[in-house]
Amino acid sequence: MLIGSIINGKELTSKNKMAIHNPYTGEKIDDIALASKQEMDDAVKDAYQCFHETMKIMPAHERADILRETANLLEERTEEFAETVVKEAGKPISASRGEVQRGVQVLRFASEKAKDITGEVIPMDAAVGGNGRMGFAKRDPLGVVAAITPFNFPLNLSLHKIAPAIAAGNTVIFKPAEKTPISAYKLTKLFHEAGLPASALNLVMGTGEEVGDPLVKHDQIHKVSFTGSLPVGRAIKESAGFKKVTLELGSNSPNIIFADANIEEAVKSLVTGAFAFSGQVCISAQRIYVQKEVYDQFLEQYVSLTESLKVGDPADEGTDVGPMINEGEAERAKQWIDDAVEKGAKIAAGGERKGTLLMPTIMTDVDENMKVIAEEVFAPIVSIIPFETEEEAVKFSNNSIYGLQAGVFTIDIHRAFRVAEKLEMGGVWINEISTYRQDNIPYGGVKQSGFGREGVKYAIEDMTELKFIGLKLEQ
Ligand SMILES: NC(=O)c1ccc[n+]([C@@H]2O[C@H](COP(=O)([O-])OP(=O)(O)OC[C@H]3O[C@@H](n4cnc5c(N)ncnc54)[C@H](O)[C@@H]3O)[C@@H](O)[C@H]2O)c1
Ligand SMILES: O=C[C@H](O)CS(=O)(=O)O
Repeated sequence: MLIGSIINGKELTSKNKMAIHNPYTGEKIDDIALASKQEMDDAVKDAYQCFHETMKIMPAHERADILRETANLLEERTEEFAETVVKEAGKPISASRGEVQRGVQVLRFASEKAKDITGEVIPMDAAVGGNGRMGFAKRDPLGVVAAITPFNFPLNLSLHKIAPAIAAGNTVIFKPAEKTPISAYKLTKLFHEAGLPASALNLVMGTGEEVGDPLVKHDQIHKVSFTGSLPVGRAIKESAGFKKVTLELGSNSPNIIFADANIEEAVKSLVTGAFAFSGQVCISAQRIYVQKEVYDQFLEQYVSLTESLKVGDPADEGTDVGPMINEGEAERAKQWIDDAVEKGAKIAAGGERKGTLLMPTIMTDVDENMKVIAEEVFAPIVSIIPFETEEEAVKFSNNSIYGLQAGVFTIDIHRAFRVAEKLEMGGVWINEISTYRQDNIPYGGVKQSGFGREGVKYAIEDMTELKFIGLKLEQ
């Protein structure tokens, strides 16, 4: 099948095509028709007009109804969407269903929040000379939001941009990852079926270079909301000019296990936290720091549980770890393992690659100069590293260009909060893995993990502008 961009509700099928392959079987699933620069430009102009003529004046209760209806439709079609994510991204079916359920929840949060976008009354008489005046600040939509999304959570991370943008009364140009365009295509149609004016959500298919970059530079775009890698985020920041920008970028998330923690529970959750979706999760547990007294015990249990994971076909109900997104990425990750081994690291489990499947890999004897520690691995590779003191654990964890989420495991509540305070992160979990995200928390990074926050309420704040209106009471 050939699927294309959707502009003003009409599907475009150009001659410039790209094939989409199933990462596990290698079979071609569909072709996508890539948008031209002209079509991208048409999409923005159309969304700009729709903002001024329709969305800006649409009552909040109507926007809430559309979002609720989209949630209901998505919930009804859970299986269809989950199977699409399995096919295009290679995500195991149980995790794909989980992603759809989270997407439904994001839409419901956005529907509720659409009716509760408030401002504030300003105490005008607090300023000298302010007597006899009233003033308030209200939240206005921005205009056209460019939503540029990655392949790894093709549904939920797209919804984290589209749903708050619509809740706030913006229009959206949706530029999904070219590796996972099918769920994006279905999602766009779902919004339209739920009653969203067609031009309030235009889908443009294409590569980052040909469509993403000119979209970011377009002068009728008011905000760029980007989730993806650090190099692309950096380029977007430079190209965006005066536009508002949110960047949700990568990480090499640390998790700290103190000797008093429940080791069995920590092992169980961190095996999932490192290998879910083959580690292709921005908050995947990449560095696990374990206090010396319990290091051997932790490592032994961790290796044993990892070796029991079922690796293989993501369409099978029992599969824990499926393929990586493509062979190039699997090979890149394998080279990082080999590079670390050459520099003295040891492999405690895994290490082999077969096509797009990289075995869940545990590394020890690593150091901070190896890529598997210093950079974002974005693959099923985790390193387990001993530490002695609290100060050391914090220092090792903060020794990174990234700062997205971390996990701290201990039963000492004072230490837990002390460490949480000292970690340079957008978010810290206590007795929970770095990989856990709830869709209503403020979510985003510090340092080179990005800036701006998502989590529906917070994304709405970033997708609106405060407007002040004041009144002088006496003429
Ligand atoms: N912080 C978060 O919330 C979060 C969530 C998921 C993924 N990520 C990160 O995403 C990365 C993996 O996803 P990916 O491989 O799809 O990322 P990517 O950066 O390669 O691509 C992301 C999107 O950007 C587009 N793009 C590429 N070049 C562009 C350009 N010059 N201008 C505009 N758009 C451009 C791509 O087409 C795609 O739609 C990892 O680094 C991961 O950590 C971060
Ligand atoms: O890949 C990073 C994502 O932000 C993870 S999640 O979908 O938000 O859980």
